[in-house]
Amino acid sequence: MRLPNMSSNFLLAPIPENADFFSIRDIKLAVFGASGVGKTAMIVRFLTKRFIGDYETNTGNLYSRLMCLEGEQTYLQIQDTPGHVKMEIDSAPVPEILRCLQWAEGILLVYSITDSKSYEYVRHLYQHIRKVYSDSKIPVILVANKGDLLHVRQVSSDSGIQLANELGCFFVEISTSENCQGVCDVFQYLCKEINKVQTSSSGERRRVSIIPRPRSPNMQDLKRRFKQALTPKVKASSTVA
Ligand SMILES: Nc1nc2c(ncn2[C@@H]2O[C@H](COP(=O)(O)OP(=O)(O)OP(=O)(O)O)[C@@H](O)[C@H]2O)c(=O)[nH]1
Repeated sequence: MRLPNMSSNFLLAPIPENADFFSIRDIKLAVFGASGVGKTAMIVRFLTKRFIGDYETNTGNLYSRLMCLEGEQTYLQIQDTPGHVKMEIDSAPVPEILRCLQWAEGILLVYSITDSKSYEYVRHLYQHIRKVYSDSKIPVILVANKGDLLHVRQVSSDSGIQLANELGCFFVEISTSENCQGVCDVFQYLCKEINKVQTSSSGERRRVSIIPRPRSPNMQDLKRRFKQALTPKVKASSTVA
C-alpha cells in the first residue's frame, strides 16, 4: 500500500511557549531530482527520522518546521519538487521548476545510483540553476541516493565525484533507507552553507516574524474557567445563608 504524502501542517512543530517570535531565522531550501530518486523519502527521514517505504507521486509539497539549527530557533521550509517534469538542456525549465529555483536559497540535487537517467537529469537541472543564478552564488549539494542498492548500481561513485567537480558543488553518497544520520548531515550542511551566504551578503542572518496562532480553548481550560466563574458565587451564597 502506498502512503499519502504528509502535509506541511502535519510536520509543523509546536511553537514553544517562550519562543522569540520576532527573531527567528528563516531558511528555504528545495530538493530537485528525477522521479523516484527518493526526494520525499529524504525529507521525511530528516524531519521525522523515520523511513517510510512508499509515497504518492509528489506534485510539489512544501514542508515547514521550527527547529533548532546551530543553537538557533530556525523556521525551515523545504520544497519537494515534482520529479516527473521533463528536463531538456536547451529548453527553459517549466514554470513550476523555475518558481522553485527562484524561491530557494539552497538546493539539493538528488539522483539515484541505480538510475543513470536520473544522473543525467541533475546535469540538465544544474544548467538551469546556473541560468537563474548567473551572477549570484547559491549553495548546491549533489546527492547520490540509494547507496544500499549496490547490486543494481548504474552510476559509480567516481561519476558522482566527477560531476560534482564539473558543477563545482559538494557531493555525498547516502542511503536514506539505511542511514538516517547521513541524511540529516546533508540537510544540516546545506543550512550552514545558506547561513554563510546570508551572513556574508547582508552582514546578518535573515529573520522572519512568526505570529503564534491563538489557541483554541481545550476542555481542561474550559473546566478551569467554569470553576473560576462559579467559585465567588458559591462563596457569596454561603455567606448569605
Ligand atoms: N533501497 C532504497 N530505497 C529508497 C531509498 N530512498 C528512497 N527509496 C525508495 O524509492 C522510492 C521512491 O522514493 P520517493 O521518495 O517517493 O521518490 P521521489 O523522488 O520523491 O519521487 P517522485 O515523488 O516521483 O518525484 C520509494 O519506494 C522509496 O521507498 C534508499 O535510500 N534506498
